[in-house]
Amino acid sequence: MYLKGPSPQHHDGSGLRVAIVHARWNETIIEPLVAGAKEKLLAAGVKESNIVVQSCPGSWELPIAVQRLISASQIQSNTTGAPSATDLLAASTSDLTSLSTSSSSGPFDAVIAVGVLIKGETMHFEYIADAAVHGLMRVQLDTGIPVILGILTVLNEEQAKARAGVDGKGHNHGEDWGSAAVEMGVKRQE
Ligand SMILES: O=Nc1c(NC[C@H](O)[C@H](O)[C@H](O)CO)[nH]c(=O)[nH]c1=O
Repeated sequence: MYLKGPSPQHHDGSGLRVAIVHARWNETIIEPLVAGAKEKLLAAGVKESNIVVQSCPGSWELPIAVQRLISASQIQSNTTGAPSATDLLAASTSDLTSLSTSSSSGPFDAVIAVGVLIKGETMHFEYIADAAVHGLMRVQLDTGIPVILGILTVLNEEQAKARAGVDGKGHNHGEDWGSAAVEMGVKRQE
């Protein structure tokens, strides 16, 4: 039996469209987390063109960035090649450099929200963590689109590195989030 992480399941992600929305605080940790999630999406058969990555300033902005992306993606667009309505709207909430223009468009089957909150000297950490987590839960229940919780809430940089698999230590939790997105995306289509 498995301790901690979910027992693995195999799901075919070839028909899925998935977004990864990441905060830009603590990017040395964010980067491997996003890479780990994307790696698992691709390994499950999700097409590169069906993976949209965008960013927002911090974890506090994740709920609104995810909600706006989901809303925009539900506006069907037939554009191919050029940025879809989803991408153009998303660009207004993120820097263009982080935008990957997917050739496909249409609703997302799952969204992974990635952020790294590291406890500082004040209560700021607690308030952001609480608001972001509850906000993301509300977005997924309001929209019916699975939002995978990819926010690390850690007490120090060492804990963050261990959960991003940095320096060859620990396990990259981004991989678990990618697998969860595939499973929940497939189940959403059933
Ligand atoms: O404070 N620390 C952090 C943080 N603060 C910024 C906040 O999310 C928001 O972007 C600003 O308050 C502006 O609204 N955002 C993080 O993702 N991780 C942190 O560790």
